[in-house]
Amino acid sequence: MKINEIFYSLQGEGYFSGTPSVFIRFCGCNLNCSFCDTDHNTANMELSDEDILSVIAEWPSRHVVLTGGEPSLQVTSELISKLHDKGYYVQAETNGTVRLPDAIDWITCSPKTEKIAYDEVDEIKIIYTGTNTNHQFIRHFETVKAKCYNLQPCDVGIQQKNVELMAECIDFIKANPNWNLSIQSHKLLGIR
Ligand SMILES: C[S@@+](CC[C@H](N)C(=O)[O-])C[C@H]1O[C@@H](n2cnc3c(N)ncnc32)[C@H](O)[C@@H]1O
Ligand SMILES: Nc1nc2[nH]cc(C(=O)O)c2c(=O)[nH]1
Ligand code: SF4
Ligand SMILES: [Mg+2]
Repeated sequence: MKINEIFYSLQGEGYFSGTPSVFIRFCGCNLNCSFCDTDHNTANMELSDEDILSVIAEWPSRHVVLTGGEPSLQVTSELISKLHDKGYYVQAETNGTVRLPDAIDWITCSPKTEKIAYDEVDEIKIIYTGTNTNHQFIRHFETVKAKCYNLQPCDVGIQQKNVELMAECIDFIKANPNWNLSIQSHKLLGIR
C-alpha cells in the first residue's frame, strides 16, 4: 500500500474530536479539491499490512483514522480485520465516491460530489464554503442517513476570510439546527 504518513495526534474534526488517534494517511486521490489541505507530494512509502501494524504498535491509542488522499482506493478488508484482531477501532475519512470495506467501524463521509456510493454513513461532514450552491449541496445531504451531520468551515489559508466563513457557518447552523459545527481543532491547537 502507498502511504503518505503515519502519525499520532488527537482527532481534530467531527464526532470524535479530541480522541487520541493514530492517523494512517494513504497516498492518492480520485478528486482534486481546490481547497485540499493535504500535501499530496510528500512521502510515498510502500508498506505492507504488517509494516503498518508494527509502526502503530508503539502508540497507546486503539483508535485508528484511515485518511488520505482517498483511503477507499487502497484499504482492504484484510487490513481492517488485522486491525480488529489487534483491538483497534477503525474510523475512515472518505469523500464517499468509492465504497470502503463493510467492516470499517465508523465512516466519516465528506462529500465533494452530489452522487456518492452510500445512502447511509455514520457521519456526514460537509466543508462550508459559503456560496449558494454550497447551501443547496448541504441540503442535498440531509437525505443521506447518518448519526450526525457536521459542517466544517473551509480553511482557505487567509485568516480574515476564515473568520468570515466561520461566522457565516455558525449563522447557517443556528438557522438549520439539524447541523453541528466541526472545527479543525488541531489547527487551533497547533498540533498535527
Ligand atoms: C484531506 S481529506 C482526506 C479524506 C477524503 N479524501 C475526504 O475528502 O474526506 C480529510 C478531511 O479534510 C477535509 N478538508 C480538506 N481540506 C480542507 C480545508 N481546506 N478546510 C477544511 N476541511 C478540509 C476534507 O473535507 C475531509 O473531511
Ligand atoms: N489532528 C488531525 N485530525 C484530523 N482529522 C481528519 C484529518 C485528515 O486530514 O483526514 C486530520 C488531520 O490531519 N489531523
Ligand atoms: S477528496 Fe479529500 S484528499 Fe481528495 S482532494 Fe478532496 S479533500 Fe483532498
Ligand atoms: Mg487534515
